[in-house]
Amino acid sequence: MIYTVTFNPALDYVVKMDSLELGMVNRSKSETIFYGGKGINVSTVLKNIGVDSVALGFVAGFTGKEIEDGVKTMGVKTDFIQLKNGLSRINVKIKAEQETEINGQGPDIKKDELQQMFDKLDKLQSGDCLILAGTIPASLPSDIYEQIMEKLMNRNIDIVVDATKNLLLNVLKFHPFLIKPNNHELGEMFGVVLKSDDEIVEYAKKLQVMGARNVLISMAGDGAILITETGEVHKIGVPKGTVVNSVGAGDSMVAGFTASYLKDHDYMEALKRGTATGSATAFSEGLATADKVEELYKQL
Ligand SMILES: Nc1ncnc2c1ncn2[C@@H]1O[C@H](COP(=O)(O)OP(=O)(O)OP(=O)(O)O)[C@@H](O)[C@H]1O
Ligand SMILES: O=P(O)(O)OC[C@@]1(O)O[C@H](CO)[C@@H](O)[C@@H]1O
Repeated sequence: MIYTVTFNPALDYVVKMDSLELGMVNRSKSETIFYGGKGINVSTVLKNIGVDSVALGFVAGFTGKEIEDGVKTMGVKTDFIQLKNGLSRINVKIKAEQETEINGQGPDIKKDELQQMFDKLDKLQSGDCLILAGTIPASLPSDIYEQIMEKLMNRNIDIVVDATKNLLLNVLKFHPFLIKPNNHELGEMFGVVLKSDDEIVEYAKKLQVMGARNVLISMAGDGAILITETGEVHKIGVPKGTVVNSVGAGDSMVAGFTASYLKDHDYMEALKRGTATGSATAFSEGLATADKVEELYKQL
């Protein structure tokens, strides 16, 4: 079974407007709400492409209830922990000339509530896959992903980590099966701006030296580069299409790649599937659907 963990789920409030003027009253042309947070997006896309998963995470207040109900209604299996206090966040995504995002901080998670998550993770079985995705609320220790990975070490559980900066760097010593920073995040981790594919490969390999098994660097409209644990380097471009909303494209890529690799154990195929799934989300109002993925996959 694939499990996703979202420490900080969100209602994604996507507003469209022609232009955003700071310091002024802005009026939107449309508003849509999606059930988000990176792990939840991965579980939703897995469901859309016909793969079962269980979404784990913490929800709080009326926003948390809405997220849980909404995700369940879409047919995603959930096993969320209900927090006693606070509100799950509402993340605002503004689509104007540029995409601007305001992501909330999220509710506090108390020690006993965190323990409930560890208890759930302790029940994972050999052969399961765990996807840890997104930021963690400020109330949690910053080494929480490390703590999880340390507890699950040597239990034959493939762990995928989609996080940034130290959250990601600090887990590498536990040999995650896959990490997926984008090219900007990769540069930030080393305090450099990466200008060419060769530089991206050079720095992605440093993450492998630090312990990552497979490193997938997504590059939005420029595609992606995969460096496998067997030392292969694969680059892929993107299919043709019009970008509608790229929120969740990275999560969709993780879903497509992971589902495909677990099924076929073929890196190139997984890279194609991941790319088609990422682009299917970028070219849609919401997250990737199976039909859109199939249509785009044929172009790769
Ligand atoms: N403009 C685009 N055109 C085509 N495909 C895209 C575009 N943006 C994203 N994608 C697809 O989605 C994949 C992941 O995108 P990206 O690199 O933006 O991830 P990310 O930064 O993690 O995204 P996010 O944080 O928005 O989920 C890309 O490798 C590509 O396949
Ligand atoms: O604040 P985090 O946890 O880093 O990211 C949260 C988020 O931006 O990520 C998803 C898109 O990848 C959205 O659904 C959600 O709002």
